[in-house]
Amino acid sequence: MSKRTKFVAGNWKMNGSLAANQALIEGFASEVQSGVDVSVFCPFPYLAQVAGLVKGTGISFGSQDVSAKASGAYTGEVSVSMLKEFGVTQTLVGHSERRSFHAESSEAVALKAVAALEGGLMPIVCVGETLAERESGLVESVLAAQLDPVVEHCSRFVSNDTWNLVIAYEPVWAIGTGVTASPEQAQAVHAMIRARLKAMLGEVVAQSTRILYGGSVKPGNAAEIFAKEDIDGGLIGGAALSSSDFSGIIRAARG
Ligand SMILES: O=C(CO)COP(=O)(O)O
Repeated sequence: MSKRTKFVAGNWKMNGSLAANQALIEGFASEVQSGVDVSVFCPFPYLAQVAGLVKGTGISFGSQDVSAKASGAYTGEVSVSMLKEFGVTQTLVGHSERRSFHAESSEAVALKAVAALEGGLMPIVCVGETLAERESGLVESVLAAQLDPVVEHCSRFVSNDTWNLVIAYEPVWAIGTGVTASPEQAQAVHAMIRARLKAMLGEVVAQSTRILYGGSVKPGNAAEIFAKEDIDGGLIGGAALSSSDFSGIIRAARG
């Protein structure tokens, strides 16, 4: 079974400026070497700039959201084909901030993942429970409800026992709070997700799918989180805005 390549993805959220983006990417680009995949997810207006900044660095880049629709009267939305014109190869879908502030359902998220896959973009599908759900013992059922529509709609894109799709487990209570899931807590959920993928898609697909952890990952805790068997890297928020922090996290993933 081929080993999954570690993946460090920076989600800039609604942060950045032309000047800050340039300094940020120039500040960590030298850390990007073989053995780890590195991507940044910038706000839409900066895609063209970031495309230029990452050229020749080995860094991939993408958007933080995408429309499930191809074109038409959908004010404010951005289609897969528009993203591809700017060289985008990946997109986040279903981040908890989209689910909570924009009422995105798991079905809607799954259809965004379908649109991405249909157009040849790799979706990173974000899932995760709230603190109240965790405290009520609902982690498994919440994750199943988020994951199952994705698998149901996207399984047709499995080819040769693999698919161009990444899952990010981001417990809502750990996002931007400074409280991170312990490596053991995160590993337990990642194993649960992989078991569900196995039940629905088979062992080989489950083993080839990368599952990232997100939520208050910092240079100081990244190595022990990434060392866990089913944790294939991280989706980084706050620490992705500092080139030194992001560099430290990339180094932790390189091992
Ligand atoms: O939401 C996240 C990445 O998508 C995680 O954010 P923080 O790393 O700031 O907790």
